[in-house]
Amino acid sequence: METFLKGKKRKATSTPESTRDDDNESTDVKLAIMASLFPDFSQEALLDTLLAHDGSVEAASASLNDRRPEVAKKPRSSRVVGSQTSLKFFATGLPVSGDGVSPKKAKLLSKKGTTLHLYDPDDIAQHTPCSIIHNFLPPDEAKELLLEMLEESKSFEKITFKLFDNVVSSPHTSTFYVETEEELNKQRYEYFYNGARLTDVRKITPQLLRVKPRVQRCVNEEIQKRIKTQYPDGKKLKYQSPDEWSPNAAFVNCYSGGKENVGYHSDQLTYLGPRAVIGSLSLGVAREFRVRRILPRDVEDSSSEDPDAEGQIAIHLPHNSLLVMHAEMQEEWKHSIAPATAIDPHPIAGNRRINVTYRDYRPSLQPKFTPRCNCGIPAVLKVVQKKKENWGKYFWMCYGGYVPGKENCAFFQWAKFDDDGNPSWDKGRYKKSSGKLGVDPLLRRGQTVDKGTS
Ligand SMILES: O=C(O)CCC(=O)C(=O)O
Ligand SMILES: [Fe+2]
Repeated sequence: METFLKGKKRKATSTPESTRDDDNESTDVKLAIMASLFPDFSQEALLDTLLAHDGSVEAASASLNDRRPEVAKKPRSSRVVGSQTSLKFFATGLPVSGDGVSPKKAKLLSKKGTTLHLYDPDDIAQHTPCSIIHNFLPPDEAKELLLEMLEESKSFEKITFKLFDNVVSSPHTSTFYVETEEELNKQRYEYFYNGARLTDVRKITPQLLRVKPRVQRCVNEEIQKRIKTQYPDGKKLKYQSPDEWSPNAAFVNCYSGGKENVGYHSDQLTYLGPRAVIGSLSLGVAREFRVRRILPRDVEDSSSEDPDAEGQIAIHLPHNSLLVMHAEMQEEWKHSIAPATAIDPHPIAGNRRINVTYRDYRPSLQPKFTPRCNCGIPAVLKVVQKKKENWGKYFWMCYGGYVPGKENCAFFQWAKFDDDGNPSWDKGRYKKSSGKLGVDPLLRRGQTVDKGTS
Protein backbone atom coordinates (compact mmCIF):
# COMPACT_ATOMS: atom_id res chain seq x y z
CA MET A 1 0.00 0.00 0.00
CA GLU A 2 2.49 2.55 1.07
CA THR A 3 5.36 2.59 -1.33
CA PHE A 4 3.45 5.17 -3.16
CA LEU A 5 1.82 6.54 -0.10
CA LYS A 6 5.10 7.18 1.52
CA GLY A 7 8.63 8.23 0.92
CA LYS A 8 11.34 10.54 1.98
CA LYS A 9 10.86 14.23 2.11
CA ARG A 10 13.56 16.49 0.88
CA LYS A 11 16.26 16.93 3.47
CA ALA A 12 16.81 20.58 2.85
CA THR A 13 16.29 22.03 6.27
CA SER A 14 17.77 21.70 9.71
CA THR A 15 14.54 20.29 11.06
CA PRO A 16 14.76 17.94 14.01
CA GLU A 17 14.00 14.95 11.84
CA SER A 18 16.76 15.71 9.39
CA THR A 19 19.19 15.09 12.17
CA ARG A 20 17.25 12.41 14.01
CA ASP A 21 15.26 10.71 11.31
CA ASP A 22 16.67 7.57 9.84
CA ASP A 23 18.03 8.23 6.41
CA ASN A 24 17.15 4.84 5.12
CA GLU A 25 14.44 5.51 2.66
CA SER A 26 16.20 7.66 0.18
CA THR A 27 17.40 4.79 -1.98
CA ASP A 28 14.02 3.10 -1.96
CA VAL A 29 12.19 6.27 -2.76
CA LYS A 30 14.64 7.13 -5.49
CA LEU A 31 14.14 3.62 -6.86
CA ALA A 32 10.40 4.14 -6.70
CA ILE A 33 10.69 7.35 -8.69
CA MET A 34 12.97 5.67 -11.19
CA ALA A 35 10.59 2.71 -11.51
CA SER A 36 7.76 5.08 -12.15
CA LEU A 37 9.73 7.03 -14.76
CA PHE A 38 11.25 3.92 -16.37
CA PRO A 39 8.74 1.08 -16.01
CA ASP A 40 10.55 -0.99 -18.67
CA PHE A 41 13.73 -1.32 -16.65
CA SER A 42 14.47 -3.94 -14.04
CA GLN A 43 14.97 -2.86 -10.41
CA GLU A 44 18.53 -4.12 -10.70
CA ALA A 45 19.28 -1.95 -13.73
CA LEU A 46 17.72 1.06 -12.03
CA LEU A 47 19.72 0.49 -8.85
CA ASP A 48 22.96 0.03 -10.79
CA THR A 49 22.38 3.27 -12.61
CA LEU A 50 21.45 5.16 -9.47
CA LEU A 51 24.58 3.96 -7.70
CA ALA A 52 26.71 4.84 -10.71
CA HIS A 53 25.41 8.40 -10.45
CA ASP A 54 25.92 8.83 -6.72
CA GLY A 55 22.22 8.53 -6.05
CA SER A 56 21.20 11.42 -8.28
CA VAL A 57 17.79 10.69 -9.80
CA GLU A 58 18.29 13.44 -12.31
CA ALA A 59 21.66 12.19 -13.56
CA ALA A 60 20.53 8.56 -13.55
CA SER A 61 17.39 9.46 -15.52
CA ALA A 62 19.42 11.36 -18.10
CA SER A 63 21.78 8.44 -18.45
CA LEU A 64 18.96 5.93 -18.80
CA ASN A 65 17.33 8.05 -21.47
CA ASP A 66 20.61 7.93 -23.39
CA ARG A 67 21.19 4.23 -22.83
CA ARG A 68 17.60 2.97 -22.92
CA PRO A 69 18.05 0.15 -25.47
CA GLU A 70 21.32 -1.08 -23.96
CA VAL A 71 20.20 -1.25 -20.33
CA ALA A 72 16.72 -2.54 -21.08
CA LYS A 73 18.31 -5.54 -22.77
CA LYS A 74 19.88 -6.66 -19.48
CA PRO A 75 18.16 -9.78 -18.25
CA ARG A 76 15.88 -9.23 -15.30
CA SER A 77 16.44 -11.46 -12.38
CA SER A 78 12.80 -11.52 -11.41
CA ARG A 79 10.76 -14.41 -12.71
CA VAL A 80 7.54 -15.83 -11.39
CA VAL A 81 9.22 -19.12 -10.71
CA GLY A 82 12.60 -18.53 -9.17
CA SER A 83 15.43 -20.88 -10.03
CA GLN A 84 17.24 -22.31 -7.05
CA THR A 85 18.27 -25.87 -6.54
CA SER A 86 19.31 -25.96 -2.92
CA LEU A 87 19.02 -24.02 0.31
CA LYS A 88 22.51 -25.14 1.27
CA PHE A 89 24.09 -22.27 -0.58
CA PHE A 90 22.46 -19.92 1.88
CA ALA A 91 23.23 -21.81 5.07
CA THR A 92 25.52 -19.87 7.36
CA GLY A 93 25.12 -21.58 10.69
CA LEU A 94 24.71 -18.14 12.19
CA PRO A 95 21.57 -16.55 13.51
CA VAL A 96 20.29 -13.86 11.18
CA SER A 97 19.99 -11.39 13.95
CA GLY A 98 21.35 -10.96 17.40
CA ASP A 99 18.72 -8.45 18.38
CA GLY A 100 16.47 -11.07 19.88
CA VAL A 101 13.48 -9.79 17.96
CA SER A 102 13.57 -11.39 14.56
CA PRO A 103 13.22 -15.14 14.21
CA LYS A 104 15.90 -16.37 16.53
CA LYS A 105 16.12 -19.79 14.97
CA ALA A 106 16.83 -18.52 11.49
CA LYS A 107 20.00 -20.06 10.21
CA LEU A 108 19.89 -18.96 6.61
CA LEU A 109 21.25 -15.70 5.42
CA SER A 110 20.40 -14.45 1.99
CA LYS A 111 23.71 -13.19 0.71
CA LYS A 112 24.41 -9.86 -0.82
CA GLY A 113 23.14 -9.65 -4.37
CA THR A 114 21.29 -12.95 -4.19
CA THR A 115 17.68 -13.96 -3.94
CA LEU A 116 16.74 -16.86 -1.72
CA HIS A 117 13.52 -18.46 -2.98
CA LEU A 118 11.30 -20.00 -0.35
CA TYR A 119 8.19 -22.07 -1.02
CA ASP A 120 7.74 -24.24 2.04
CA PRO A 121 5.59 -22.73 4.85
CA ASP A 122 8.01 -23.94 7.53
CA ASP A 123 10.98 -22.32 5.78
CA ILE A 124 9.02 -19.11 5.33
CA ALA A 125 7.99 -18.99 9.00
CA GLN A 126 11.53 -19.65 10.12
CA HIS A 127 13.47 -17.35 7.84
CA THR A 128 11.15 -14.42 7.22
CA PRO A 129 8.80 -12.25 9.30
CA CYS A 130 5.84 -13.92 7.58
CA SER A 131 3.87 -17.12 7.62
CA ILE A 132 1.89 -18.53 4.72
CA ILE A 133 -1.13 -20.77 4.37
CA HIS A 134 -1.61 -22.31 0.95
CA ASN A 135 -5.08 -23.20 -0.36
CA PHE A 136 -6.51 -21.00 2.33
CA LEU A 137 -10.14 -20.61 1.33
CA PRO A 138 -12.49 -23.31 0.08
CA PRO A 139 -11.95 -23.12 -3.71
CA ASP A 140 -15.46 -21.78 -4.43
CA GLU A 141 -15.07 -18.98 -1.91
CA ALA A 142 -11.72 -18.00 -3.40
CA LYS A 143 -13.22 -18.00 -6.87
CA GLU A 144 -16.17 -15.85 -5.85
CA LEU A 145 -13.96 -13.33 -4.12
CA LEU A 146 -11.63 -13.24 -7.11
CA LEU A 147 -14.53 -12.68 -9.52
CA GLU A 148 -15.91 -9.91 -7.35
CA MET A 149 -12.54 -8.17 -7.03
CA LEU A 150 -11.77 -8.49 -10.74
CA GLU A 151 -15.00 -6.66 -11.44
CA GLU A 152 -14.25 -4.04 -8.79
CA SER A 153 -10.69 -3.59 -9.99
CA LYS A 154 -11.88 -2.34 -13.38
CA SER A 155 -12.37 1.00 -11.68
CA PHE A 156 -9.29 0.93 -9.42
CA GLU A 157 -6.82 3.73 -10.05
CA LYS A 158 -3.12 4.34 -9.73
CA ILE A 159 -2.20 6.48 -6.77
CA THR A 160 -0.55 9.74 -7.73
CA PHE A 161 1.74 11.52 -5.33
CA LYS A 162 4.56 13.99 -5.22
CA LEU A 163 8.15 13.00 -4.63
CA PHE A 164 10.88 15.58 -4.76
CA ASP A 165 9.71 17.77 -7.61
CA ASN A 166 8.10 14.98 -9.59
CA VAL A 167 4.51 13.88 -9.55
CA VAL A 168 4.64 10.13 -9.97
CA SER A 169 2.11 7.35 -9.89
CA SER A 170 2.12 3.86 -8.43
CA PRO A 171 2.94 1.06 -10.87
CA HIS A 172 -0.29 -0.79 -10.01
CA THR A 173 -3.87 0.08 -9.05
CA SER A 174 -5.63 -0.15 -5.71
CA THR A 175 -8.51 0.93 -3.53
CA PHE A 176 -9.61 0.89 0.06
CA TYR A 177 -12.65 -0.72 1.73
CA VAL A 178 -14.17 -0.08 5.15
CA GLU A 179 -17.15 -1.61 6.88
CA THR A 180 -19.51 1.08 8.03
CA GLU A 181 -20.98 4.30 6.71
CA GLU A 182 -19.38 6.12 9.65
CA GLU A 183 -15.94 4.73 8.76
CA LEU A 184 -16.48 5.62 5.14
CA ASN A 185 -17.08 9.25 6.02
CA LYS A 186 -14.15 9.34 8.41
CA GLN A 187 -11.84 7.87 5.79
CA ARG A 188 -13.04 10.34 3.20
CA TYR A 189 -12.87 13.46 5.32
CA GLU A 190 -10.57 12.90 8.29
CA TYR A 191 -7.87 10.38 7.38
CA PHE A 192 -4.79 11.49 5.50
CA TYR A 193 -2.32 9.31 3.64
CA ASN A 194 0.95 11.03 2.88
CA GLY A 195 -0.57 14.36 3.53
CA ALA A 196 -3.54 13.88 1.23
CA ARG A 197 -7.01 12.37 1.43
CA LEU A 198 -7.81 9.16 -0.40
CA THR A 199 -9.98 9.84 -3.41
CA ASP A 200 -11.49 6.37 -3.59
CA VAL A 201 -12.83 4.74 -0.43
CA ARG A 202 -15.54 2.10 -0.77
CA LYS A 203 -17.96 0.18 1.38
CA ILE A 204 -16.79 -3.38 1.98
CA THR A 205 -18.18 -5.88 -0.54
CA PRO A 206 -20.16 -9.04 0.31
CA GLN A 207 -17.29 -11.40 -0.54
CA LEU A 208 -14.67 -9.37 1.35
CA LEU A 209 -16.98 -9.47 4.35
CA ARG A 210 -17.68 -13.18 3.99
CA VAL A 211 -13.99 -14.09 3.98
CA LYS A 212 -13.07 -11.81 6.86
CA PRO A 213 -13.87 -14.09 9.84
CA ARG A 214 -11.81 -16.89 8.37
CA VAL A 215 -8.86 -14.52 7.86
CA GLN A 216 -9.32 -13.17 11.37
CA ARG A 217 -9.34 -16.58 12.99
CA CYS A 218 -6.35 -17.82 11.04
CA VAL A 219 -4.26 -14.69 11.58
CA ASN A 220 -4.88 -14.83 15.34
CA GLU A 221 -3.83 -18.47 15.41
CA GLU A 222 -0.71 -17.63 13.44
CA ILE A 223 0.13 -14.77 15.80
CA GLN A 224 -0.09 -17.10 18.79
CA LYS A 225 1.99 -19.74 17.05
CA ARG A 226 4.62 -17.19 16.17
CA ILE A 227 4.82 -15.83 19.70
CA LYS A 228 5.31 -19.31 21.09
CA THR A 229 7.81 -20.56 18.55
CA GLN A 230 9.76 -17.55 17.34
CA TYR A 231 9.81 -14.70 19.85
CA PRO A 232 12.23 -14.42 22.77
CA ASP A 233 10.89 -16.24 25.85
CA GLY A 234 7.66 -17.05 24.00
CA LYS A 235 6.35 -13.53 24.72
CA LYS A 236 4.79 -11.00 22.42
CA LEU A 237 7.09 -8.22 21.25
CA LYS A 238 7.36 -4.93 23.04
CA TYR A 239 4.70 -2.54 21.64
CA GLN A 240 2.77 -5.43 20.07
CA SER A 241 -0.89 -5.31 21.01
CA PRO A 242 -2.05 -8.07 23.34
CA ASP A 243 -5.57 -7.73 21.94
CA GLU A 244 -7.15 -9.94 19.36
CA TRP A 245 -6.29 -8.91 15.81
CA SER A 246 -9.56 -7.66 14.42
CA PRO A 247 -9.49 -6.33 10.85
CA ASN A 248 -11.82 -3.43 10.05
CA ALA A 249 -10.42 -2.32 6.69
CA ALA A 250 -9.15 -3.93 3.51
CA PHE A 251 -6.71 -2.38 1.10
CA VAL A 252 -6.96 -4.14 -2.25
CA ASN A 253 -4.26 -4.09 -4.93
CA CYS A 254 -4.53 -5.18 -8.53
CA TYR A 255 -1.46 -6.01 -10.65
CA SER A 256 -2.39 -6.24 -14.28
CA GLY A 257 0.43 -8.05 -16.08
CA GLY A 258 3.98 -8.78 -15.00
CA LYS A 259 5.17 -5.19 -15.28
CA GLU A 260 2.86 -3.93 -12.57
CA ASN A 261 4.59 -4.11 -9.24
CA VAL A 262 5.18 -2.36 -5.96
CA GLY A 263 8.66 -1.27 -4.93
CA TYR A 264 10.35 -1.99 -1.60
CA HIS A 265 8.57 -0.32 1.28
CA SER A 266 7.26 -0.72 4.80
CA ASP A 267 3.59 -0.11 5.41
CA GLN A 268 2.59 3.04 7.20
CA LEU A 269 2.02 2.53 10.90
CA THR A 270 0.12 5.78 11.43
CA TYR A 271 -3.29 4.17 11.94
CA LEU A 272 -2.22 0.57 12.62
CA GLY A 273 0.16 1.41 15.42
CA PRO A 274 3.50 -0.15 16.33
CA ARG A 275 4.16 -3.82 15.59
CA ALA A 276 1.18 -4.09 13.24
CA VAL A 277 0.04 -7.42 11.83
CA ILE A 278 -1.47 -7.65 8.34
CA GLY A 279 -3.36 -10.51 6.69
CA SER A 280 -2.65 -10.55 2.95
CA LEU A 281 -4.66 -12.76 0.62
CA SER A 282 -3.44 -13.45 -2.92
CA LEU A 283 -5.76 -14.37 -5.77
CA GLY A 284 -5.20 -14.95 -9.48
CA VAL A 285 -1.74 -14.93 -11.04
CA ALA A 286 1.09 -16.08 -8.76
CA ARG A 287 3.69 -13.40 -8.11
CA GLU A 288 6.91 -13.06 -6.19
CA PHE A 289 6.77 -11.24 -2.86
CA ARG A 290 10.22 -10.15 -1.77
CA VAL A 291 11.41 -9.22 1.67
CA ARG A 292 14.70 -7.90 2.93
CA ARG A 293 15.88 -6.92 6.35
CA ILE A 294 16.74 -3.35 7.12
CA LEU A 295 20.19 -3.31 8.63
CA PRO A 296 20.79 -0.71 11.31
CA ARG A 297 24.06 1.10 10.84
CA ASP A 298 26.24 3.57 12.65
CA VAL A 299 25.77 7.15 11.57
CA GLU A 300 29.31 7.41 10.24
CA ASP A 301 29.29 4.00 8.59
CA SER A 302 28.16 4.15 4.99
CA SER A 303 29.22 0.61 4.09
CA SER A 304 25.78 -0.86 4.70
CA GLU A 305 24.06 1.83 2.67
CA ASP A 306 23.53 -0.72 -0.08
CA PRO A 307 19.87 -1.69 0.31
CA ASP A 308 20.70 -5.15 -0.97
CA ALA A 309 23.46 -5.69 1.57
CA GLU A 310 21.89 -8.86 2.89
CA GLY A 311 20.22 -10.03 -0.29
CA GLN A 312 16.54 -10.67 -0.44
CA ILE A 313 14.12 -13.51 0.12
CA ALA A 314 11.40 -14.29 -2.41
CA ILE A 315 8.18 -15.84 -1.16
CA HIS A 316 5.97 -17.25 -3.89
CA LEU A 317 2.36 -16.25 -3.55
CA PRO A 318 0.08 -18.57 -5.48
CA HIS A 319 -3.67 -18.15 -5.95
CA ASN A 320 -5.60 -18.56 -2.71
CA SER A 321 -2.68 -18.16 -0.32
CA LEU A 322 -2.82 -16.15 2.90
CA LEU A 323 0.38 -14.43 3.93
CA VAL A 324 0.54 -13.14 7.47
CA MET A 325 2.94 -10.25 7.92
CA HIS A 326 3.87 -10.52 11.57
CA ALA A 327 4.63 -7.87 14.17
CA GLU A 328 8.33 -7.53 13.35
CA MET A 329 7.72 -7.00 9.65
CA GLN A 330 7.05 -3.29 9.14
CA GLU A 331 9.67 -2.00 11.56
CA GLU A 332 12.54 -4.29 10.58
CA TRP A 333 11.91 -5.42 7.02
CA LYS A 334 10.84 -4.05 3.68
CA HIS A 335 8.70 -5.83 1.15
CA SER A 336 7.86 -5.57 -2.53
CA ILE A 337 6.11 -7.28 -5.40
CA ALA A 338 8.79 -7.71 -8.02
CA PRO A 339 8.08 -7.11 -11.67
CA ALA A 340 7.93 -10.42 -13.55
CA THR A 341 9.21 -11.04 -17.07
CA ALA A 342 6.91 -14.00 -17.53
CA ILE A 343 3.73 -14.99 -15.77
CA ASP A 344 1.56 -18.07 -15.94
CA PRO A 345 -1.91 -16.85 -16.81
CA HIS A 346 -4.61 -17.78 -14.33
CA PRO A 347 -7.72 -19.50 -15.77
CA ILE A 348 -10.05 -16.82 -14.36
CA ALA A 349 -7.86 -13.79 -13.76
CA GLY A 350 -5.79 -13.96 -16.96
CA ASN A 351 -2.69 -11.87 -16.29
CA ARG A 352 -4.08 -10.17 -13.20
CA ARG A 353 -3.26 -10.65 -9.56
CA ILE A 354 -5.55 -9.42 -6.79
CA ASN A 355 -4.16 -8.84 -3.32
CA VAL A 356 -6.41 -8.13 -0.36
CA THR A 357 -4.67 -6.81 2.74
CA TYR A 358 -6.90 -6.96 5.81
CA ARG A 359 -5.87 -4.36 8.36
CA ASP A 360 -6.73 -3.55 11.95
CA TYR A 361 -7.13 0.21 12.24
CA ARG A 362 -6.81 1.25 15.86
CA PRO A 363 -9.56 3.47 17.29
CA SER A 364 -6.99 5.28 19.46
CA LEU A 365 -4.98 6.28 16.39
CA GLN A 366 -7.79 7.99 14.53
CA PRO A 367 -6.59 11.28 13.08
CA LYS A 368 -8.74 13.21 15.53
CA PHE A 369 -6.37 11.97 18.25
CA THR A 370 -2.96 11.92 16.57
CA PRO A 371 -0.63 14.94 16.48
CA ARG A 372 -1.05 17.48 13.70
CA CYS A 373 1.87 19.15 12.03
CA ASN A 374 2.23 22.84 11.31
CA CYS A 375 0.49 22.33 7.96
CA GLY A 376 -2.61 21.46 9.97
CA ILE A 377 -2.80 17.88 8.76
CA PRO A 378 -2.39 14.66 10.76
CA ALA A 379 1.27 13.73 11.16
CA VAL A 380 2.62 10.38 9.99
CA LEU A 381 3.96 7.77 12.42
CA LYS A 382 7.38 6.39 11.59
CA VAL A 383 10.12 4.41 13.27
CA VAL A 384 13.88 4.83 13.18
CA GLN A 385 14.89 1.84 11.08
CA LYS A 386 18.46 2.25 10.02
CA LYS A 387 20.41 4.45 12.32
CA LYS A 388 21.67 2.52 15.30
CA GLU A 389 21.26 5.62 17.36
CA ASN A 390 17.59 5.73 18.35
CA TRP A 391 16.87 2.49 16.47
CA GLY A 392 13.29 1.31 17.02
CA LYS A 393 12.07 4.65 18.38
CA TYR A 394 8.80 5.94 16.97
CA PHE A 395 8.17 9.51 15.89
CA TRP A 396 5.55 11.73 14.29
CA MET A 397 6.45 13.89 11.33
CA CYS A 398 4.91 16.02 8.60
CA TYR A 399 4.01 14.43 5.29
CA GLY A 400 2.84 17.57 3.58
CA GLY A 401 5.66 17.42 1.05
CA TYR A 402 3.93 14.56 -0.71
CA VAL A 403 0.98 16.62 -1.80
CA PRO A 404 1.61 18.12 -5.23
CA GLY A 405 2.19 21.82 -4.81
CA LYS A 406 2.74 21.64 -1.05
CA GLU A 407 5.98 21.74 0.89
CA ASN A 408 6.34 19.91 4.18
CA CYS A 409 6.85 21.72 7.44
CA ALA A 410 9.51 20.94 10.00
CA PHE A 411 7.19 19.16 12.42
CA PHE A 412 8.84 16.37 14.41
CA GLN A 413 7.84 14.76 17.69
CA TRP A 414 8.94 11.53 19.36
CA ALA A 415 5.96 9.18 19.80
CA LYS A 416 5.14 7.60 23.16
CA PHE A 417 3.56 4.17 23.45
CA ASP A 418 3.31 1.79 26.36
CA ASP A 419 4.54 -1.79 26.03
CA ASP A 420 1.19 -2.83 24.52
CA GLY A 421 1.41 -0.13 21.85
CA ASN A 422 -1.20 2.18 23.38
CA PRO A 423 -0.53 5.86 22.63
CA SER A 424 0.05 8.19 25.57
CA TRP A 425 -3.24 10.03 25.04
CA ASP A 426 -5.27 6.83 25.47
CA LYS A 427 -5.58 7.45 29.18
CA GLY A 428 -7.72 4.41 29.91
CA ARG A 429 -5.11 1.98 28.62
CA TYR A 430 -1.75 3.71 28.55
CA LYS A 431 0.41 2.32 31.32
CA LYS A 432 3.34 4.52 32.21
CA SER A 433 4.98 1.91 34.37
CA SER A 434 4.37 -0.92 31.95
CA GLY A 435 7.17 -3.39 31.61
CA LYS A 436 8.35 -2.77 35.14
CA LEU A 437 5.80 -4.84 36.99
CA GLY A 438 6.69 -8.07 35.27
CA VAL A 439 3.10 -8.64 34.17
CA ASP A 440 3.11 -10.93 31.18
CA PRO A 441 0.68 -9.39 28.69
CA LEU A 442 0.07 -12.85 27.28
CA LEU A 443 -1.50 -13.88 30.56
CA ARG A 444 -4.09 -11.21 30.03
CA ARG A 445 -4.57 -12.18 26.47
CA GLY A 446 -5.92 -15.65 27.09
CA GLN A 447 -7.65 -17.43 24.26
CA THR A 448 -8.70 -14.48 22.23
CA VAL A 449 -9.02 -16.12 18.84
CA ASP A 450 -12.24 -15.52 17.00
CA LYS A 451 -14.73 -18.31 17.39
CA GLY A 452 -15.87 -17.26 13.94
CA THR A 453 -18.59 -18.27 11.61
CA SER A 454 -16.73 -20.48 9.21
O1 LIG B 1 0.50 -7.16 -3.28
C1 LIG B 1 1.01 -7.55 -2.23
O2 LIG B 1 1.09 -8.73 -1.92
C2 LIG B 1 1.61 -6.54 -1.27
C3 LIG B 1 0.90 -5.24 -1.26
C4 LIG B 1 1.47 -4.31 -0.29
O3 LIG B 1 2.62 -4.38 0.07
C5 LIG B 1 0.64 -3.25 0.30
O4 LIG B 1 -0.53 -3.11 -0.03
O5 LIG B 1 1.17 -2.51 1.15
FE1 LIG C 1 2.94 -3.15 1.81
